[in-house]
Amino acid sequence: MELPLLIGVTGGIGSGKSMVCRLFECLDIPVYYADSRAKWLTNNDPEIREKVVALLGNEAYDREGLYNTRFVASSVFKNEPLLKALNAIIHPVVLRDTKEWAGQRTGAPYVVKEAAIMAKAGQANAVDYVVLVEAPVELRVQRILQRDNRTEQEIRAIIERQVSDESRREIADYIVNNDDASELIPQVLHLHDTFLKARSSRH
Ligand SMILES: CC(C)(COP(=O)(O)OP(=O)(O)OC[C@H]1O[C@@H](n2cnc3c(N)ncnc32)[C@H](O)[C@@H]1O)[C@@H](O)C(=O)NCCC(=O)NCCS
Ligand SMILES: Nc1ncnc2c1ncn2[C@@H]1O[C@H](COP(=O)(O)OP(=O)(O)OP(=O)(O)O)[C@@H](O)[C@H]1O
Repeated sequence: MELPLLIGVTGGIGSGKSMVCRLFECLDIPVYYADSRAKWLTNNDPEIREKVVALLGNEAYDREGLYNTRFVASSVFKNEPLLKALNAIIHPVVLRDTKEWAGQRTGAPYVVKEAAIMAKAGQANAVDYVVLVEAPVELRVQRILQRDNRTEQEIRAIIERQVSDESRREIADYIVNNDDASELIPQVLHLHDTFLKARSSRH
């Protein structure tokens, strides 16, 4: 069975990945939100749960047994080795899950995966093209201060743990500029056209 063309949308915290993905959804393109799916899997996959508790202790889940993201964020976003170890538990499961999800959407012209961490296009299990959403760091910090219940210090700690925009550019096939001066909709419509054409040239 041939999987649909898979487009990765990535970018740093507050760059506007989800905003761009919502626009793809408006065009009837299915979107896999890796961050939220990873949390769902961390709540529901017993193997992940066992490994996360072994790594971070019982506090990783609250009294109701739910993934305690507040505790985990405060542990891993200031500790690179812990973050890497957490990634190593969750990411293989998310990759498998993405493939399964894409396999169930063969009727779509292409599908999109939104993720903070993205492997280069063309690698085993990875996406066909990478779209990078960019915005100036200060604007991202302001957006997240408004959106989330996080301090500026917490936001900057996340930015420090994430890869830089320069490294993201090395894997990007397309860049969406989401600063205050650029319009998102025309950029997404242009990408939509490009991916529809890429899909028809595959057949
Ligand atoms: C650390 C956790 C508990 C924080 O949850 P919380 O709800 O507080 O924050 P949220 O998920 O919105 O993440 C905050 C920001 O960090 C980014 N982010 C999330 N995980 C990672 C990571 N492993 N590395 C770098 N950035 C990350 C998000 O994209 C977002 O920009 C949670 O993100 C998590 O379990 N991450 C590990 C799983 C993962 O890697 N998910 C990313 C895609 S598979
Ligand atoms: N062009 C824009 N104009 C105004 N607000 C925007 C714009 N782009 C994004 N935002 C707002 O900024 C915040 C961050 O955007 P969004 O959630 O899409 O970022 P993200 O990259 O998905 O972040 P995260 O990595 O935390 O998931 C949201 O509240 C969103 O509504």
